[in-house]
Amino acid sequence: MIIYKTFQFDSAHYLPHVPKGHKCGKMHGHTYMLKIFISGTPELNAGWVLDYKDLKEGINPIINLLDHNTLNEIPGLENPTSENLCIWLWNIIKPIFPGLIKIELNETPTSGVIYEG
Ligand SMILES: Nc1nc2c(c(=O)[nH]1)N=C([C@H](O)[C@H](O)COP(=O)(O)OP(=O)(O)OP(=O)(O)O)CN2
Ligand SMILES: [Zn+2]
Repeated sequence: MIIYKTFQFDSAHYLPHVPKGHKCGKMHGHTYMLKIFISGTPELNAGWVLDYKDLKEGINPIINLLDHNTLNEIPGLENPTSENLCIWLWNIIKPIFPGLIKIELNETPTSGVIYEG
């Protein structure tokens, strides 16, 4: 069974490697939507794979690193495309939640990435 939880954060960024004149080369911001998917078998007694609360408490410190910050200033996010941000998130979250199987990240309501490790 797969459970998921959605998180939201607001960050500024620019993309340093886009061609000259590309709008994403300028500093701008997004309200990112992040969905974390965890796979597991529901525990017999509890009846859940993982308490959503525990998932929230594990992920929130990571969200706090990103929220209202400039992504380019965070080590490992010097080129903060959605793709690179997903890989960065995966590398931090997987050791905390080994059941992680998928990350879905929306940079805008119409653009996003799905990463499965
Ligand atoms: N594959 C990727 N392409 C782009 C990324 C990215 O991370 N991966 N990022 C950007 C920019 O950050 C840009 O801010 C978002 O691009 P875009 O979806 O084009 O934004 P719009 O607001 O113009 O979206 P519309 O819904 O089409 O108006 C660019 N590309
Ligand atoms: Zn952008």
